[in-house]
Amino acid sequence: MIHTKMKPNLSESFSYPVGNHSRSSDVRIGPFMSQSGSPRWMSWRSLRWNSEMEQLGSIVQFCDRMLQFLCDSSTSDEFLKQLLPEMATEFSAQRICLWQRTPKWKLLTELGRAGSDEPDLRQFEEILDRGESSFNAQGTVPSLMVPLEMGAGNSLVLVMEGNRVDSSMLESSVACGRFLSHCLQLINSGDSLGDEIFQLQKMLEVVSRLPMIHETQKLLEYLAESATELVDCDRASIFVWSKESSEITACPALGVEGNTLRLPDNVGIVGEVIHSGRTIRVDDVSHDERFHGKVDKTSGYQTRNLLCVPLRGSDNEIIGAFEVINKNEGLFTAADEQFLLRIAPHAAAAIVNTKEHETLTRSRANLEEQVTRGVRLIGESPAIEALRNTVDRLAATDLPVLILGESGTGKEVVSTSLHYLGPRAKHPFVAVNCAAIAETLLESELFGHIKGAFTDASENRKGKFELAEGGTIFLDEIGDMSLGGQAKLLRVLEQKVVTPVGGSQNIPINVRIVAATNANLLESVREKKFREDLYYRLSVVTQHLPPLRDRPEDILPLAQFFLKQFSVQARRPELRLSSEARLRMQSHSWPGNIRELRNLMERVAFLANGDQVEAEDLAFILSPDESLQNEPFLELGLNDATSSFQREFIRKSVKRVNGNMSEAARLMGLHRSNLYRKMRHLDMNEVGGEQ
Ligand SMILES: Nc1ncnc2c1ncn2[C@@H]1O[C@H](COP(=O)(O)OP(=O)(O)OP(=O)(O)O)[C@@H](O)[C@H]1O
Repeated sequence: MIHTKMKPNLSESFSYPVGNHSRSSDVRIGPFMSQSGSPRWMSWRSLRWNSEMEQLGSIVQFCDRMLQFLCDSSTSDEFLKQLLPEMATEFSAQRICLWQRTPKWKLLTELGRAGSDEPDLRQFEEILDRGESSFNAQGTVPSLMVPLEMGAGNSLVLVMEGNRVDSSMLESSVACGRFLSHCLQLINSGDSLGDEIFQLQKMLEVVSRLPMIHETQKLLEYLAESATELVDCDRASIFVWSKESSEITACPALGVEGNTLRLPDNVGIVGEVIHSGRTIRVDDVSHDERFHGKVDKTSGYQTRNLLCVPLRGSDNEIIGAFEVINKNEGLFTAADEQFLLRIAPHAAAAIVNTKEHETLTRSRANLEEQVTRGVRLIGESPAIEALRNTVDRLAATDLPVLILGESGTGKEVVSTSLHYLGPRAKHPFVAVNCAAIAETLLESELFGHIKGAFTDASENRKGKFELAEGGTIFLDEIGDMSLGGQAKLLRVLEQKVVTPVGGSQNIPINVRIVAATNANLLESVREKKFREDLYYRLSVVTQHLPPLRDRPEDILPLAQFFLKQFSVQARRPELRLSSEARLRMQSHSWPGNIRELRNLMERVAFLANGDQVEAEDLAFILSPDESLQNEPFLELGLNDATSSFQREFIRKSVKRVNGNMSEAARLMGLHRSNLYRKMRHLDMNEVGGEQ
């Protein structure tokens, strides 16, 4: 009985001579048990073989070395590179080859010079079918052929050829073949684990890049490119499904114009994947009637095999499919399927995100365009013309601007124009009404606060200055800011940093400041209600907006502008003002300025009955008291009242355009000569105009 205490240590080498087992050797034979019966110990190293065991011993040693190579190699290539020369020596072979069936036969590796004989593939098949080794001396060179069962349909045949190869080696070749199969399986499982880890690492890399891609087209191309690399195939495509149009869009679609292909959603394997939600793997598309060959026909590409998995959105609804085509070696495997299924949710999420991002970017661009169009300063008066010029020039600068004017004169419109017509337009415009914020909250509102800074501060919050980063902050009603608030604001303007309430870190800011007030700020400075230093900081440029009553030329253009806007909202054809309505509008003093005019036009657009706005439509809106005051004609007869009104009207019109008679005539809708005729008729000799 042989007592072995330990398994053989693979790193130990034999004392037994290695090599060709036809060679006899200096085998030492000795007793294994002590005479006394006491336990004896024996190591692998001290094993001794008798001559009958010589052949077996040689095989065992060879297998032991095989194990050693296995331990030393990290890939099957490395392993075979070490093993084949040893095997050639062991079997006195001049050439060793390893053939693989995938299902076609392919030479996996070889050692030694190729002979003239073609490999007998039919015999390889038979060897695999029988699972038995074979010795063949019929060819030019005798050969041993050994089946290696690798599992998972992967079969190899080991061929050893050489003039000294003989049938007595058949047994040894069976034993070595079996051992080699196990070694290869072991190393392959290590290989595939390594492959899987490598693939997972690559997948992580791919997935981590996805959020950085914001264009759907680029994203799809990147996904396809990564997939072809990771599953080792020739092509990949992502199909995005539009349920509404029952269409699938494939991208990238090589050989197709624009790299994008549109198909009805009910065709082909992709159509089936989208509707069934199941993965489909096809090893030979020529035998699959679901395959839609039209695309191949048009592009000239030949699809052999494919794998297609569904792409699901956040609610698990199908949004498309991910397809890989033509595996580079062999067929798509279950591991490829697993991989594609693993990456699919990330791909789907990224597609949904980029689409949303694109929609948001588009609508933001639309909004920006609308806002930019909307901030147009309407008006034809010289004051507004000059203002438009100033705003255009100031918009390009970063100068602080202080806008003064009565309520409703357009101070905010000017400040938004300064922002949207300038280089900061792509950044935020943040308006703060300083009068509307309690003094205690002002600091936190403007500069933010950190969690726990005060009772209600349950979390960190950014202030308006930080929110406006890169853009413009509009400090409306600045005259109403407390002295404490003014001091803090001054510090921000001087140091260009904000410190959130409760925090100690200074946050640098890059914000343009535009302030506005309807108060007399200089008066406030004199009364020490407004800091002088802050006043000078804010008023590097001061812009005064005249009230609407001082620029009557703007009334009708503004009214028509608002009417157009609100007619669209009220879903009616653009309303026009009748001449009576125009007169009425022009005779009003507009204490609420443009805001009042705008509100009036809004109501009219929704309430007026006809296609044009009549004076009566305005009567109930314009104050009855004012209308009475503005009608001194009531004491006169109709003819006199009409003449009196016409005289007054002409006088005002001429005054409005500073005595320019041609302009006055145009405003009144008359030819210049008709205006003079009318004036003569009305006994008007002097109107202060240029004749
Ligand atoms: N020149 C203009 N062109 C077009 N719309 C204007 C113009 N001026 C003012 N408006 C419109 O009039 C309304 C009031 O303007 P805005 O809010 O800018 O006035 P404000 O001077 O800032 O008023 P407040 O001092 O009360 O805040 C807004 O709806 C604005 O769109």
